[in-house]
Amino acid sequence: MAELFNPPAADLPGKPFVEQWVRPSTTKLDIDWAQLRTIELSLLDSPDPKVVQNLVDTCRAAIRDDGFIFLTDYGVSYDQHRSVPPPQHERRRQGTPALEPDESGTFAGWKPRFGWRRDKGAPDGIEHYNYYQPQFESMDKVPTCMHPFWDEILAFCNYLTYSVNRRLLKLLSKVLELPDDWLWDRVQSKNGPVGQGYFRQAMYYPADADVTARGKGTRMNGHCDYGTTTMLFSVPISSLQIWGRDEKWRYVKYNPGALVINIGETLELVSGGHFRATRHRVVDPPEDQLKEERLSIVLFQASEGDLRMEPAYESPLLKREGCIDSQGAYREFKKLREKGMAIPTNRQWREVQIADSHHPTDAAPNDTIVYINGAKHLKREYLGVNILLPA
Ligand SMILES: O=C(O)CCC(=O)C(=O)O
Ligand SMILES: [Fe+2]
Repeated sequence: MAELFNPPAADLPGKPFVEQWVRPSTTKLDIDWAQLRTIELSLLDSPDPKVVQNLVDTCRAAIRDDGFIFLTDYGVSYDQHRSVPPPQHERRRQGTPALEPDESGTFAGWKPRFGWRRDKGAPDGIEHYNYYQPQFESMDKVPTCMHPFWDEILAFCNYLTYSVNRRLLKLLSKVLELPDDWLWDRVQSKNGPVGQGYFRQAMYYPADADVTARGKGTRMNGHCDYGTTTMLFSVPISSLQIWGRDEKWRYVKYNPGALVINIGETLELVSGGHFRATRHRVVDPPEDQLKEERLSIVLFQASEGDLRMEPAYESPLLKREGCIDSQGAYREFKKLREKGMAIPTNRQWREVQIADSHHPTDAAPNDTIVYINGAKHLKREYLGVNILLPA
């Protein structure tokens, strides 16, 4: 049995009192929700091989069809989830280094409510703090108001990476019929609590007139994440939408205490397209939640930066069924290989995209807008790879 999350106490001497997060009401409206499957992660430890096989089968279907799953019973209880030290809103400005998304190719630090670049941009109503490896190495890079809670944040990120994600990658390796630690050993980056990924505490403030005028209800354009797995804590404000195989956007429903997992582009490539890096976006919530603040806590797990990803050809699943020439990253990277061009390393791939970050509802400067069956898409190119995103 995997050990349960057992964080340092929140009431140790010297720690400021933090009120428990009060859960906003869920929407009462009747919405066309995405029908996601649930994976109860503790079942992976079952002594009964049939139970484990069932879990693998459910997981295979979920990541092939949806690219998103609800993960439950992963070792962090709902009450622990509610008391994760909060992002502290405006207080994070104190002693807080600025966001560095420009040349560095990372998003480390504090993002104000005005775009994603160092210069003040148009308002987007999204404030967040991103903790990368340098933040875990030097407290100078951590907002002073978060210092008293650092033991808890550290324990939380370590647990999510070294327990939850490791078990999840074991399950995904089983889907590929590879040895249990294949993805963990060969793909996942593992230095420190977040590897080459990052931990984000974000607040989406209710859209004001300026934000609405610009985004028209969209808060973050459709995109895929580029890492291995993204671990999002399910939140009551329903704003996350995923792009279904039927080419429709659907909201992800609140599932108290669950992690919403989505597959990043690296795993789409490694799995030869059997896993889907599903497009997703953030929009205004339903009418009855429009005035609520939306807290979003995410750990973006990353692949090892120096690797150039190839499909895991030794996977019996890939040998038997071949690679799936689906939409998304796999097809585009395959074209590069066919032209004899080197595919980018994982680091190049994520850094070129971060360096190009812009207002979350804008097209990037080099995007072309195209309509496919009447639906607006953004066409963009990075390092010779074409990307088509539903906007
Ligand atoms: O806040 C969310 O629910 C998702 C955000 C997201 O997709 C991202 O930052 O990549
Ligand atoms: Fe995302």
